[in-house]
Amino acid sequence: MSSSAAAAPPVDHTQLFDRIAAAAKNYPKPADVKFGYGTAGFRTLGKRLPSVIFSVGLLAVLRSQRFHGKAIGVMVTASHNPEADNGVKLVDPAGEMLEQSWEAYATTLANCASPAELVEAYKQLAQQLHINIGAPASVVYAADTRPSSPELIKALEAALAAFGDHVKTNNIGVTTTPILHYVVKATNDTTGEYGEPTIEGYQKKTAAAFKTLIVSTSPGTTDLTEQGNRGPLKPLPVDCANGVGALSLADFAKHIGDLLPFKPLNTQLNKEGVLNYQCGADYVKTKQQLPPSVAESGLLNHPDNRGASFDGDADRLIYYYLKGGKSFRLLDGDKIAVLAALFIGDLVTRAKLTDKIQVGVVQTAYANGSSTKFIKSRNIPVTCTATGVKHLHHAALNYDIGVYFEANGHGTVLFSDDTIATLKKTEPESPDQDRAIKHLIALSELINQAVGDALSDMLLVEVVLAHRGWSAEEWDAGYEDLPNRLVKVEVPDRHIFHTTDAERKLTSPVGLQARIDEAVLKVEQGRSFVRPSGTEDCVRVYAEAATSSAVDSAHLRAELESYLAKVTPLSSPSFNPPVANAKAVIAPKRIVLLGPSHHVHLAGIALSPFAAYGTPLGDIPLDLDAIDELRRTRLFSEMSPGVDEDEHSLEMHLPYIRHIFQGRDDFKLLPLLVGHPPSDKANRDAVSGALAKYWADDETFFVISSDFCHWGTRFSHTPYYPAAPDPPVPVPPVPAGPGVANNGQLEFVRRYVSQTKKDAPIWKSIQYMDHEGMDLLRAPARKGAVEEWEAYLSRTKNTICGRNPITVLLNLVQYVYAGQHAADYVHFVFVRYEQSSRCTNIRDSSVSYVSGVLRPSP
Ligand SMILES: CC(=O)N[C@H]1[C@@H](OP(=O)(O)O)O[C@H](CO)[C@@H](O)[C@@H]1O
Repeated sequence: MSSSAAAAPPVDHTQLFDRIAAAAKNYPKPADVKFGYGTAGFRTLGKRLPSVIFSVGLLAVLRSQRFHGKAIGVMVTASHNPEADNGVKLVDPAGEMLEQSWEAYATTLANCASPAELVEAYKQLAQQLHINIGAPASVVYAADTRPSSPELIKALEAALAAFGDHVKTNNIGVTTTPILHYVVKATNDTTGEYGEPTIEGYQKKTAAAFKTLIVSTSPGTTDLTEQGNRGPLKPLPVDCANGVGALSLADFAKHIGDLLPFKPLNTQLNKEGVLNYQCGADYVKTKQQLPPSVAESGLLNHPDNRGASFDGDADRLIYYYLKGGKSFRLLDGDKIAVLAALFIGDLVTRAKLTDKIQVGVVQTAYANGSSTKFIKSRNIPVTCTATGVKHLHHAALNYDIGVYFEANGHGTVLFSDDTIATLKKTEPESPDQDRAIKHLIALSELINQAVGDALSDMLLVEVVLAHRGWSAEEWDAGYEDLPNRLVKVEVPDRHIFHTTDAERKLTSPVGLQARIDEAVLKVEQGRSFVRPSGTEDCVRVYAEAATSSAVDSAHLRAELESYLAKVTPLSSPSFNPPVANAKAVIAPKRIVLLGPSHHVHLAGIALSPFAAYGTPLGDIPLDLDAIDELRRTRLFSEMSPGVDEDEHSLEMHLPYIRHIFQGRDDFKLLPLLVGHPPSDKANRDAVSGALAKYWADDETFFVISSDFCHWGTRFSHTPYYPAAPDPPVPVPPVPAGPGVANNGQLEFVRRYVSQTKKDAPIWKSIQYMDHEGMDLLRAPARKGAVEEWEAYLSRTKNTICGRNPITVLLNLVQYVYAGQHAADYVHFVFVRYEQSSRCTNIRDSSVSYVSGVLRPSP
């Protein structure tokens, strides 16, 4: 669809504003959502996005006017995200990502709460940027295959339609992100040399370049003058992530015949829920395994075979193979960058142009240290930039030929205009030099010059393998990745994490970097960094080291530091590491750790058979004297080594304990595995009496291990309060509410049956039930506390794993304080309450988590 901008009448601004406001009414902004244009544009649930897309339409017009009517691209996609998500990105005239300073404008427009506010913000922006809103503009747009895309395209078109004829539009339909970038660049290319500005133009250009680089050896052809340059190539299985890449691959295949036979996998575009599901580049990279569908196809079983995965919009590419036909080997963005840079470097040498053309590689901090070392050892310069393709892209422009790839497989190779001119005007003095120059020119045409492109990157890889005569294993042989770990840590506010040095060092929270450095120094070839994500509400913790156990240790420390950072008032300018606080307040010599028995039926409490527990951060010695002392009372049983090893309720705490008391070798652990507490008072008192000695000791600290409610049919536990109010004493982050605890008035349904609109959502019912239990623990020394707790457990059957250790603690507190004046001062302070997800229907499940501190003095 396109319309001409010719002879556009002068625009009446008032009418334009009215039209925008009228159209915007159909796309109200969802309340309580704050949108942000991040590294990958806007990205969230597709159903939340219509208003955002509408505002992006307005911005695209302004951006085009800013460039005197050059075409601006709008791509509707959420790339590798799940199918329910969607997103939108703007593409600048040269086919690049939107310039960073405009991201804030996109965010401002997207967050306008009403049509009037939107028009006002739009007006102000145009004024501030001195843009004539009546000037002609041009917008090219496309979407991937997500079910929410057609609705979003309608919202975009509604915004563009408000401008009438002076905005030229070009909907290129359902296609990949890199093809949209290509079309934008080609549309704005006044020389006409870049290629036709259509999907077909892209395919033709790419296929022609590929054919130049791979000479067919079809019958009768004997021209094998190129070293290793042989076609047809071995069939290539391509996992299309059930996304739009399947379309462009099928299209491309038609242009190259049998030169490279593809075996497309995961090509279902009309089936619900399959996009990026258990397939695609992101799946392979993060899981480090074949997609199940690729494994089942058996196509990789031969050691010489290789496979490739695209992501949902085909801008990322990952390769892999099975070493010896068995063990999975990943060939990620780092491996692709190395392959491409070395090959192009060799071509530049053969073209005798090393004094004129510098090849360089651009990576992010996530590039494996081995790849960086390997590239540098080949005298190729390497630049490290912040995460996000736009940063890599701009840094790559500083080289004559800039190879950039993120480890996740997003990247390309940029040839500068001067380089192309140099190649075209160099007079070759030998056939080899001639071929090298021709191949470099063909590569510049094969590789998408606008953005990372799974299809053209895949062809680049195939060209290099063919020219080198390499199998995937030979490609892989260059260097071995250092073992590494990458995890997300959710924090209340990721914006307080600030970095420097291409995101490799934290400047705040103050003190955190020093602790990470300290951890890294202890391991060989260690490297670790923490940075806030630009696309998700989390910080990412990365570590690598010479061995897996060393990387576990470095990673765990960095991860624990980041976790701990979130429980401290980080916003305060003088951030005190919580660990330091913990040491200052408590310096116990003994930790008594009580955890529930998950795997064996146990009467009473069992003792450990071990002398120490190992953690990746160091060993924790057990308090053998105390264990012996308790053993002699004959009130305790024994854990077998297998039971002790299997029990995660104790194990989960060990790295934290070791970390908090790092550098301290003068403390010991007394682990106690708790089964059913004795039911008769005499026995309970006897156990409490045995433990009371440690309770009384100022240098002993008790830790009780437990989670809270496990709700869902998979736990056979679906209690429900249809009328659940807010908890009377809510624990953060539950917001304080007006609710009144009055259990008597609540209708308690043993099992969840159904929910009407008026009923409380399930998660709220769980929240209330958990808080009821927590309320009973707040004053554990009061008369009747144990009985009320047990009655609560028996009434609600709340699936609190650590209910028995909590009962042991209550018994102990009763034993020590009952009837004493000090009992008034013993109280639990709950610091945090969370649910793993918010259940709203019977198919959902969640686990609740509660943390609290028992203070035994005023
Ligand atoms: C570790 C990682 O993979 N980070 C990804 C991710 O960015 P974050 O800022 O880390 O959320 O999404 C970006 C956009 O897709 C991509 O460019 C980047 O590589």
